[in-house]
Amino acid sequence: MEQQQQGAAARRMATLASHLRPQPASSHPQMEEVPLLMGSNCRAKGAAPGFKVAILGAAGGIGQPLALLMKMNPLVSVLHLYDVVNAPGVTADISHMNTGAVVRGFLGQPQLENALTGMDLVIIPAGVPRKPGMTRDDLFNINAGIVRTLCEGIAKCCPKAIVNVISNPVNSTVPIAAEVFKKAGTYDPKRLLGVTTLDVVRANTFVGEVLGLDPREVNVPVIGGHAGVTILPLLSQVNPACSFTSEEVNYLTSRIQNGGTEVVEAKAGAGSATLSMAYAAAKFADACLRGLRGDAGIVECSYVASQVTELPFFASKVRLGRSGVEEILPLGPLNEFESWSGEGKERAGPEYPEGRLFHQQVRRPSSKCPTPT
Ligand SMILES: NC(=O)c1ccc[n+]([C@@H]2O[C@H](COP(=O)([O-])OP(=O)(O)OC[C@H]3O[C@@H](n4cnc5c(N)ncnc54)[C@H](O)[C@@H]3O)[C@@H](O)[C@H]2O)c1
Ligand SMILES: O=C(O)C[C@H](O)C(=O)O
Repeated sequence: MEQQQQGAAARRMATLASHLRPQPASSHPQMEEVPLLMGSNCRAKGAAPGFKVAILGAAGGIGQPLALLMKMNPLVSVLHLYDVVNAPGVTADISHMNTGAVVRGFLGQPQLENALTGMDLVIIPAGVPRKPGMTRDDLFNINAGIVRTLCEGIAKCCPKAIVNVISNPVNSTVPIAAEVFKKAGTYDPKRLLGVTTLDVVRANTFVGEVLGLDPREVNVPVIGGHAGVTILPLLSQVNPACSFTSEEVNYLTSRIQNGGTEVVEAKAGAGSATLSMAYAAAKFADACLRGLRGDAGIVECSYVASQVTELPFFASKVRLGRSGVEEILPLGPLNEFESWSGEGKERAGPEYPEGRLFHQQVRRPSSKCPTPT
């Protein structure tokens, strides 16, 4: 009897210790000696039933605060934190939070498949951020390869997962992800979503400031893409209904389109938006999870495969549900300032073997904004 109790106690200790160690154990020899310490055995008592979420790039500037926010989300029962560096430290840290989600860490490419297996939602902030003077397209060469590798893992290990792509340039990384999934035979356009929520978050904040309203009460649809002039806030459709002078429209449009650059310049070489982005990504992920749960009326803006314009991918309001994007909502009436010109079509391209339209830009001739960034 005493022996049995000791055995049970030893197992409990091993389970607790496993929270701190990613699997498999190549860099943690003690885990190889004691198979019980595998992360897959680890489950905190009291963990609620819920969704399994993976963050790829979890040790980064966005990844860490996003991991914190997802650990606080009551809809999440399992949180997998994957990165090519520092995953064990972030996992140990986050795992001490007394919220319901069980946290497991995964370090490096050999652990990618374990990180992804069984996931309902995969969020991808992996990739390099901008420095002052760079455009988002300058990140393409590095980030395209990162997103491609991660999506190959998703296609293999959790092909039904909803995928939220944050890595820039979103206008290109989303089409790349689509091509990877097509090649693997797993592509479902309803499940692949580019995260443009930060544009909406910024628009709500700046419009709230101009109108003297609580930004939480403001809702500005932002359509198009996620780079410079492809970011188009629909100021004619702000909720609550309001009107702006043309000076206000110019100021707000430009501020929203250049919000990313404003942060990149303020950080002076130390990266781009991370904290506001983590907030936005957590908000969007929560909406996806509520959709998966079957909640009604979940509407967010997102960059998705779309037929609302002639462009193959486009950000607009989408209704989220059990299968991801259940409906792409019409753009609604656009005023002259907001209408798309034919110039956008001319600027779409060039085409590449993967990723289709890497440099999609939709430009309004009247725009006073600088070159897309
Ligand atoms: N969609 C948006 O609105 C939005 C907003 C802000 C930033 N971003 C983009 O998000 C990306 C990340 O920004 P950040 O500030 O967190 O950068 P960061 O450099 O702080 O973090 C990136 C993380 O990705 C990890 N990483 C690199 N290669 C990886 C791989 N192959 N697999 C897994 N992880 C890998 C790095 O180790 C690092 O921890 C950038 O591309 C940035 O431009 C997008
Ligand atoms: O601007 C960037 O490079 C990061 C991100 O896309 C943003 O909008 O903040």
